[in-house]
Amino acid sequence: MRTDSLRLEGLAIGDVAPVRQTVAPGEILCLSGASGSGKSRLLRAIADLEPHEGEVWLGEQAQSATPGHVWRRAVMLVPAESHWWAERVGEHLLEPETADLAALGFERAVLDWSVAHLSSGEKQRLALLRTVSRAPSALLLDEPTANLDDATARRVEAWLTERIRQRGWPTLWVAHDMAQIRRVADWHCRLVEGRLTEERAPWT
Ligand SMILES: Nc1ncnc2c1ncn2[C@@H]1O[C@H](COP(=O)(O)OP(=O)(O)OP(=O)(O)O)[C@@H](O)[C@H]1O
Repeated sequence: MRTDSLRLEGLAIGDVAPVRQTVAPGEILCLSGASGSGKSRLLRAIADLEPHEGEVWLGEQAQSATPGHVWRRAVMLVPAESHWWAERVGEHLLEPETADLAALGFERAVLDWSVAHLSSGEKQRLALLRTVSRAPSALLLDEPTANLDDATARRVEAWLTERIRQRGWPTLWVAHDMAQIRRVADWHCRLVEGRLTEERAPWT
């Protein structure tokens, strides 16, 4: 179980004004906002994939004092479009647990499947599994259920939230569906004209 919080200290990128927020271990902050409002760029800044102002802390570890590849092994981004580099699914996953595969609707045979033949929904579920199998310290999820039908989305959502709570990962989760946000979020920030407005349960 992790005990590090993820802290954004004056983080600013593009049109997004400086953000100051702390996500506690095992907590889910959902982020919503209109298309083009800057949600993905904010996640990319937290993952240190784009130049930005301000600082991000994982516990006592500062992003600016950490090499990018080391930071991204701890603060893992699952982008909307996942990137795959080897031919077979199994080459990307570190000893995935059968229970995790089953929860996402796969049998172990999926490890031999060719990445080139995966559907977008299969890719998305396997990208989530790939990240979880690499034991991150914090999670950044960019619309993790966007390519999934409702029933599969609910299943993936339940699996993800259980793992996040269990392992104590502070999590930022970009979502559009208010019903999903109500189910998974401890709190919710809406990005409107470059500023974050904060809402907490009970949801309005
Ligand atoms: N590297 C970049 N440099 C400058 N502008 C960028 C860069 N990447 C994206 N943008 C612009 O920044 C704005 C925010 O993009 P971003 O991808 O963060 O939006 P978003 O809120 O995630 O949208 P969506 O919900 O459609 O995915 C957009 O206008 C986009 O064109």
